[in-house]
Amino acid sequence: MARKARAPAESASDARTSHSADGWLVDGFAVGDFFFASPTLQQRGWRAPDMVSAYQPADRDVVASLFARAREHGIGDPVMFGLIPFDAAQAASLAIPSRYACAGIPDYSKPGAAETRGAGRPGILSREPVPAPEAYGDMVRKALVLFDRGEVKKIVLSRAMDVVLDRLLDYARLLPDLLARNAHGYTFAIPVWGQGGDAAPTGVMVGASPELLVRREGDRIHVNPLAGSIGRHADPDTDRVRREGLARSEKDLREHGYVVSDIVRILRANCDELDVPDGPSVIGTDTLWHLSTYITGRLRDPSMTALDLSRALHPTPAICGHPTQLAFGHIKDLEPFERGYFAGLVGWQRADGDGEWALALRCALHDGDRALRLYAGAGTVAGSDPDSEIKETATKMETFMRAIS
Ligand SMILES: C=C(O[C@@H]1C=C(C(=O)O)C=C[C@H]1O)C(=O)O
Repeated sequence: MARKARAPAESASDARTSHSADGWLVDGFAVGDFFFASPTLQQRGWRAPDMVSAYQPADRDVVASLFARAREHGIGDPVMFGLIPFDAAQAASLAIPSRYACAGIPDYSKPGAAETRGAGRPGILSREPVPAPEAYGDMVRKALVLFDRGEVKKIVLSRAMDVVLDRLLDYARLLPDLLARNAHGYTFAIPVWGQGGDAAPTGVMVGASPELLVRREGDRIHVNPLAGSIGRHADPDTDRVRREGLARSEKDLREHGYVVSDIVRILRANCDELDVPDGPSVIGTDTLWHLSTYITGRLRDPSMTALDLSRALHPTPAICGHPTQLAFGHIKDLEPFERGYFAGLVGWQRADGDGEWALALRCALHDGDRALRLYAGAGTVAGSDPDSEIKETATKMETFMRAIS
């Protein structure tokens, strides 16, 4: 759907350099800058010496002290951008940039408009799956044995792909491209900090997630879990058959049900006026169909921020499993790498607690140079087929793969 850009608003004086002629807030985007776009709003922050950042678990007092430091630095109307790891006990990467701009989403309805921005696409020098697809299939088989024992019902298992490019990533081209492919999603590039707080970033989490964990607007909240997926097909008839098959699939509806019932249980403890649809609908990304449930409600405690509620929900069975703690332990045992910020939270928040936190999916960790680690996971339950899960995770990496090369 075509959208018209609103006039960009900026909190620092030099508005001329903030957006390009075609309305994207990405010109000159460098490693350490911030970008987050939802379906209607793009936001950009610039790395500058007077920004404030934190590399700690994202507890309430850490967030409060970050906003306090932003005020001391004279940052007006501060907006915090951040990454919360899959394992929320590990350090989050949080920052409030001193220079910030936001604008509507430019009109990218012309076919290929976003793809033609900037210089040529990088070539891929090497790609190395971690682990090999057959080993990932073995992980799924081990999960199936656990389901047979009956203690755990769902485990989300992921794999990675290490990619080396022949040139630097051009974010000014990549970000509009990712967004054009995922117009209903959340496109992001957020720096990863390391020990030492305000030091240089050690990398960037970049991607286009389809999944909103929490949006807070005053006391209204929106939560949109996805679970249960099938790859799309170029032939419209086959594509429709796949979509209809997903909507009826007992395995996928069961997989989705674990997610919604867990989320609703936690939302009931925190919200009134919950509106939960009777059953899931199907939404499409550029590469997949997903079962989706769009939930709204009203916060009982209006001082609960978007991140507070997100942290109460995280990790949902969409990216962990059911029951949560058992699945979490099995993921640590079965996956041969640390997820880090993959399948964690990515988003932004204002001092009043309004904000959006999406799940960090369909994304990569960029080392700031030519190396990327792409990630993808899939929910496994009794009845899952290892080969289908290998295919599903490969398809999930396609969103990012298509945008880089
Ligand atoms: C784990 C991922 O996606 C999650 C798993 C899904 C599934 O198993 O069907 C669907 C959407 C996401 O909640 C991913 O994209 O890597």
